[in-house]
Amino acid sequence: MNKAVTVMPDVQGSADTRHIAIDKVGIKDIKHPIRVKDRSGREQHTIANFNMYVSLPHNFKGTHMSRFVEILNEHEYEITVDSFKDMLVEMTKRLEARAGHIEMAFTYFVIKLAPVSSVRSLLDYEVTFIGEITDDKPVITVKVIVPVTSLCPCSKEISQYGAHNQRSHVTVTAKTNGFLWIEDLIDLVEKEASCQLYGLLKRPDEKYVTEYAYEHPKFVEDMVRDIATKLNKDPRVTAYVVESENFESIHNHSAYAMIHKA
Ligand SMILES: Nc1nc2c(ncn2[C@@H]2O[C@H](COP(=O)(O)OP(=O)(O)OP(=O)(O)O)[C@@H](O)[C@H]2O)c(=O)[nH]1
Repeated sequence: MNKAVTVMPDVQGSADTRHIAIDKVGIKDIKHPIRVKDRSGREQHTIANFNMYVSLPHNFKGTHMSRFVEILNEHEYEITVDSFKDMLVEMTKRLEARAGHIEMAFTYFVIKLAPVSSVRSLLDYEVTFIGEITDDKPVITVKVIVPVTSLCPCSKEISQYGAHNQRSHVTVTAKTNGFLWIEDLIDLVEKEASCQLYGLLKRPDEKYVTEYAYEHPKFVEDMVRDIATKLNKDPRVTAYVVESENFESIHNHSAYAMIHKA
């Protein structure tokens, strides 16, 4: 039996007469599985939290929100910086928008080998890809929070033995014009820390990291300056914010420093 086709009004597509354009409208905090290509060529399956927005001209009442979800559900994306660019372009085309913005945040695991015993373990990092596109020109920013050890140069200098040290979070937000692997940023940060972290350490490894950190004291100022020096030399990085927060073991507050290069 033919059902009568009901023509539904397209409210979103109707005109708006307030003459106010909207900078960003879309969907926020939607989770979706993704496949992230890592530097070794393997794929990592993880779950990402997406915010997806487009610009809306003053004369349209609403954006077509279902299309954002369609884009996610039509691909179980293998995410690299390149395919993330494709998602940005696809979104502005499907939503018939001039500008778009996607934030994709996920937990990323790196295989680590302990420094002496070489026991293998995974370490987790919080990563966000931020994509902006205007008139088909995508710009990608990669943000990584790298947990490291910091040991205080002052505490070491003034003490007869020992030095206060703690876990720190170094956050690098790097705008890239080329192909930047997540691991490239992680390696760069970990090399500048008092010591990098590992998921698994046996006693010989623990001795190593304890002594290594003591031999590499770093203020928060040292961390951000040494990382900025490296980022300034990387042609793939066009702008960055580097932050270091030490969760001080002798205070109930953090030490913090930030360098921003626009
Ligand atoms: N713009 C807008 N859409 C909303 C809002 N609240 C709910 N919606 C969405 O409106 C969607 C339906 O509108 P469209 O996406 O245009 O759906 P459609 O017209 O059937 O699909 P298209 O033919 O692709 O336009 C639903 O997915 C709702 O989630 C809102 O505040 N603003």
